[in-house]
Amino acid sequence: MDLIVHSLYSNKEVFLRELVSNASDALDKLRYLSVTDSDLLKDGPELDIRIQTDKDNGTITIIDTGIGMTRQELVDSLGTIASSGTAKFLKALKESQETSVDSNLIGQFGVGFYSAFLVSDKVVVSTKSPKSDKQYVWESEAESNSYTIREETDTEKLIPRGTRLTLYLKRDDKGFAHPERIQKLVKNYSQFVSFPIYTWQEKGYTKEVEVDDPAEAK
Ligand SMILES: CCNC(=O)[C@H]1O[C@@H](n2cnc3c(N)nc(I)nc32)[C@H](O)[C@@H]1O
Repeated sequence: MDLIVHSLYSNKEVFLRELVSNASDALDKLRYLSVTDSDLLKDGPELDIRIQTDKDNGTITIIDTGIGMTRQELVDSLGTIASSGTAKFLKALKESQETSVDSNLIGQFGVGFYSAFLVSDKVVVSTKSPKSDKQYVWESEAESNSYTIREETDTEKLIPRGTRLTLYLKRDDKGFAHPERIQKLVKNYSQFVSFPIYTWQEKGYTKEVEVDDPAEAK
């Protein structure tokens, strides 16, 4: 994975394009399957991608209302780093005889997910498939080559269907947690995605109304 991640080091900002592309694929899958099984849309008809930035916590969250993954699919798709796409990508990397490859290459092998680790110390994927009644959380830290999977128990994080991916940005990449930066990246790289993409900045609570000491309110 390090080889993959560092081969893209030159153009870190591609991470957003890759993650939005995965979200778009998940929405495509749902849209296609729902043609013959409209039940798949029962938990929510909207097919969209939402990107939330939180500059206070240095995180970016990408939420899609796509098909989502069951626990097994989570293990198969994210758990097995040595996926076939990875092997093919590494082979192409070696054949390219260059240290940094054209950043479009990674997307062709379905390993764009790893580009999240270009800018993140930790990646958390919380996902709910219509095929399972539970939501599962896959979590991995950049330094460790391991991951954990558990049930989502935080009720605030429950989604009706799809995948919620949270990037805990590296110290030097906190700049990506600014909405204007994300909006520019979406315009540059993801303008042809066939689903609506919404961005919003997680607001800390701002005190809109200053209330004097309630005792005085009488
Ligand atoms: C090599 C890393 N594996 C992946 O990126 C796979 O994980 C799965 N994946 C990644 N982001 C996803 C996403 N947002 N929704 C769904 I459904 N599956 C996703 C897809 O099967 C990808 O091929």
